Amino acid sequence: MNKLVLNQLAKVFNIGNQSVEALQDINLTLASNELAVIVGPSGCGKSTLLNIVAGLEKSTTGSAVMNGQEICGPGSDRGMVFQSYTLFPWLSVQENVEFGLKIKGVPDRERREIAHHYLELVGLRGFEKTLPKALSGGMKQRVAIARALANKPEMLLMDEPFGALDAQTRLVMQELLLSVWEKERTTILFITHDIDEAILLADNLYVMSRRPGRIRAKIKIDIPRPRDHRSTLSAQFSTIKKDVMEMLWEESQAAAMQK
Ligand SMILES: Nc1ncnc2c1ncn2[C@@H]1O[C@H](COP(=O)(O)OP(=O)(O)OP(=O)(O)O)[C@@H](O)[C@H]1O
Repeated sequence: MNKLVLNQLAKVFNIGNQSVEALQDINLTLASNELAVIVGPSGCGKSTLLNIVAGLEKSTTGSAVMNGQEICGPGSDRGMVFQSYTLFPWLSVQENVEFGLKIKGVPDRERREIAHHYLELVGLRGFEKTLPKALSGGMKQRVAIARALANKPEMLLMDEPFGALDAQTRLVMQELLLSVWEKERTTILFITHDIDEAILLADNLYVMSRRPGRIRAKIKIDIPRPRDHRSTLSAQFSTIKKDVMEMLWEESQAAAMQK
């Protein structure tokens, strides 16, 4: 069953008498439980695309349909995780995870149980009372993932969530996300600049062109699951990586000429 269908989506930003064509002819279908990853050169419209799915931006033409319904604003059926740490600094880890549930009116005890479940899932049991300032970047993103999942979203939208982390922590977080996704099977739309990360995670990998961003290629990644860091060492992985690198190199070169 299709969870998300983007049909002939285009976006033009108008600023004064200037217009920026950010997206053009975007067609993309995400099946239920799919983990789809988008890579593309800087400024090609990746965040714009994700924001349209989140309901934070409106497309200029075309449609974004989730579960058969046109997306016309933000909703708790979509959880977001961004690159920048978005935890409430004055709330403890547990309170951060419970935040959305409290707003929805979920009773205390049920909230606690849900928070415990997701903190366990992301390996943060024992840190319930800790404030965000005492956490490392990786731990903050674990909380952000637990908080997004606690609201039981039908789709998780992730915009460079590991972009601010060092290489080792990033790898740990990629494996964590894979194991969380294997258990929860939430549909995920994930944006990254990192080709290894994209191939390691994706069921389907979308390579975007330079701006106006179009889908240049859709690559089905059939590297066997469960995957972990060792999956990046296979010949199959290297072949896909070479193709994606070529495409991104071409697009980034052309994008640099545009500026
Ligand atoms: N609110 C806005 N108003 C005007 N222009 C915008 C707005 N948001 C994005 N743009 C422009 O749209 C284009 C696509 O931006 P976007 O942030 O979606 O790209 P991106 O692929 O996510 O970039 P990066 O990889 O560098 O984060 C850029 O030229 C950007 O300047």
